[in-house]
Amino acid sequence: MPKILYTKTDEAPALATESFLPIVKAFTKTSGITIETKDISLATRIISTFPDFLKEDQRATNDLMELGEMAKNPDANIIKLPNISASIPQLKEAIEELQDKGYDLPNYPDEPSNDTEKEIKSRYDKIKGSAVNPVLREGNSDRRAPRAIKNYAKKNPHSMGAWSSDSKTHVATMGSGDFRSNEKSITLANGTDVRIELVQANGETSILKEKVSLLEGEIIDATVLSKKALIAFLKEQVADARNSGVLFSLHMKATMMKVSDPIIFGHAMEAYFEDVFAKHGATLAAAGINPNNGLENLLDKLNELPADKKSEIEADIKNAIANGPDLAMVNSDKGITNLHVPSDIIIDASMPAMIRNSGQMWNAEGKPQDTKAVIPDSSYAGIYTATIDFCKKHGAFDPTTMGTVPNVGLMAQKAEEYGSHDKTFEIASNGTVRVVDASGNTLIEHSVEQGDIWRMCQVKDAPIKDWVKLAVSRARASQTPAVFWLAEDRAHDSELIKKVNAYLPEHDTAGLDIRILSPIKATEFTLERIKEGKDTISVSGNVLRDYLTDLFPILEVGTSAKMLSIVPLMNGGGLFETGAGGSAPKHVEQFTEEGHLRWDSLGEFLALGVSLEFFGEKYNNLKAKVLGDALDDATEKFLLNDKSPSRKVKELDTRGSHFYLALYWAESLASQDIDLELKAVFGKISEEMKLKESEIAAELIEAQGQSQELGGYYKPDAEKAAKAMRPSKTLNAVLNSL
Ligand SMILES: NC(=O)C1=CN([C@@H]2O[C@H](COP(=O)(O)OP(=O)(O)OC[C@H]3O[C@@H](n4cnc5c(N)ncnc54)[C@H](OP(=O)(O)O)[C@@H]3O)[C@@H](O)[C@H]2O)C=CC1
Ligand SMILES: O=C(O)CCC(=O)C(=O)O
Ligand SMILES: [Mg+2]
Repeated sequence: MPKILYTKTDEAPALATESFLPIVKAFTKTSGITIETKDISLATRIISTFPDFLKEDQRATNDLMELGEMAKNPDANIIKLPNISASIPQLKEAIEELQDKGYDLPNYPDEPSNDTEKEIKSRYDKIKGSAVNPVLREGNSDRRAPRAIKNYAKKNPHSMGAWSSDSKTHVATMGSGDFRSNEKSITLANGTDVRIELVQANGETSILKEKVSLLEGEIIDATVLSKKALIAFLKEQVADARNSGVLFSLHMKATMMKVSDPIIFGHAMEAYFEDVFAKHGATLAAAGINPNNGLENLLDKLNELPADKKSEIEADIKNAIANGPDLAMVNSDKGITNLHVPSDIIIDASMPAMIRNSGQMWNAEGKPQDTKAVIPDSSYAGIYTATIDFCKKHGAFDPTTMGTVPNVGLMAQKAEEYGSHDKTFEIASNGTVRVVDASGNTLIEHSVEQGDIWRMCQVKDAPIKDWVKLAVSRARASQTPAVFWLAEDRAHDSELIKKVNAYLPEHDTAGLDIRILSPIKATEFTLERIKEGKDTISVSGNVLRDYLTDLFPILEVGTSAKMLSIVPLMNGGGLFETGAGGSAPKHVEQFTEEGHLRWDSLGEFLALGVSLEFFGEKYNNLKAKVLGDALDDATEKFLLNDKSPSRKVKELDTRGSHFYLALYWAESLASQDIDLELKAVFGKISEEMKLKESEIAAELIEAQGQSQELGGYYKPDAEKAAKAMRPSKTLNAVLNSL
């Protein structure tokens, strides 16, 4: 039975689903389209991992695993909303909430002391960080702002902070001893299995990873970040930020890079709080405090210490903050700093937000201040330096005239760094790490020191071929120049460039402008064009896919929520992601405090439009095509009439925006003549909605202004959430009549 699989996730998008999905189900149910929900929320992923700890009626199926299998099926049609990629503090919060709800789950063992605890930790570690997207992304990525969205932004520009040429904001990055500078890369002539081993200085060998199977034509690269070099760099940056009076702000991707980046974050904690760790390091370690989990976790855990010790350490922390450089704040009102929680400072969203805001972040007083953006590894930091330099020279971008930068990203099958966490190791002792093939040949080796972070990445040949093809087809379809963002002088990129050069001639590229530029040159080239109103496709690897699909959307249209984000699956199915942003925890906070949800579902509307079109084509279902086309019309009208959620309470919010989308969708279905059944059904519905518009709008505003009780954060009570998100009796009755 053909279906569309719709994911139920977390936080703001999950709340939005409570309001939007009933509309979608009502609109599609007469058209032979089944919409099935798959629950991949953090809470349900935890529950489904521990059936042996739970009562029969508490258990859940592993929907993520099912969806992952489904993604390899030619029939796959999946709508994927953003989900939480949990840091350890978030994972622990979710476990605690479930335990309070009567789920007898084990605690997360920070330092497992026996085999049972080790096994529990390894189960939890599979849920940690970016554990969803890599499973579903069996294809490369095509993200862009549709024309209607771009035109809307040109007519209704978002605010854009002015840039001054004497801004002190800058990016600080290592440039030596880091992942970029130590990278080695090869392309496999034949398939083989490799093992990763550490040959210690005393000659003993320990196996870091037993087996990684590699295919012919696959590119592997390995590299190491020197702990000594990292610490020296971080200390220098702390001192420099203090001396030059700029905010110290760390930018990482601790979710996707769930092994390496929390360790780097921990070193930044220790560099900033050098004196605290020098004085209390042993006490903190004995209390099981791991700096990798951030300041909030540290402060929480101090409660477990004797009261006098606790206040002594707290005072020293306060002192360190008072005497250290100003820290960039995540929430100045609540005193949440950039070092509080590793998942609060996700580079893809935080750097563009800073660039949009005159290159400033917020200080402890809630005032904007010039910033030192610390991005330790230099592989990609240069694109932000180039962007910041461009803004210093030319001023802020102008959303009313600027061009657009769609992205074609190499992502399939856990490509590159974003698939490296199971091959990333914090090195236990000095020696040599070697990648050794099945015949005993050493393919790559690095000498390492205790505490260094070593990692290996892979990218298979088939995804690369598919990526090159997607790039050419997007360049052709949109008649837009395409730039491969690859650096000849970087080991991995130079292997990739050989393949790009080999596969491009397999396509008809006549008349197309396709070039390969280093990320920094590509940034400069693209920014020059964007300023002149010209469009340029960025064709990038997986990390830049992530960074660029927040950077350009946030500058161009104010948010990455408005992106069309398609993953043409390599086996023929479709994965339709909703926007390019995250799950906006801030929005849930506002909703529970004042009953106003400002989550913008444009990404969902766009994803559903293409999903319906895909469904229609695949199964020759004309109604699905008509529904998809009508939805696209409705989305355009939605933009023209400015029905996106406002940020302020007692104004149109997510729920109201969904009502207007439904109204326009019904109108469009009523006015088409391709499917007369749909025309008749939605003729009535649209009349009714129009007639009752003010009543419904009033009910939806009426519902705002007071705090909301959802019965949980990670696992809200289903009934309470549905009730909170569907407060208009009148609208519910209209939908029920379908
Ligand atoms: N595809 C996925 O599954 C993704 C998941 N994530 C996860 O989301 C969580 C939060 O990540 P974070 O980096 O803070 O990024 P978010 O994108 O969730 O939030 C950054 C800011 O972007 C704005 N924003 C994002 N989406 C929307 C939307 N639909 N409507 C309106 N505004 C929006 C909001 O800013 P404001 O309201 O202030 O304007 C928000 O505070 C993490 O757990 C992260 O791992 C992150 C990226 C992608
Ligand atoms: O999966 C995640 O953790 C985040 C994904 C993301 O930021 C993206 O794909 O743009
Ligand atoms: Mg992203």
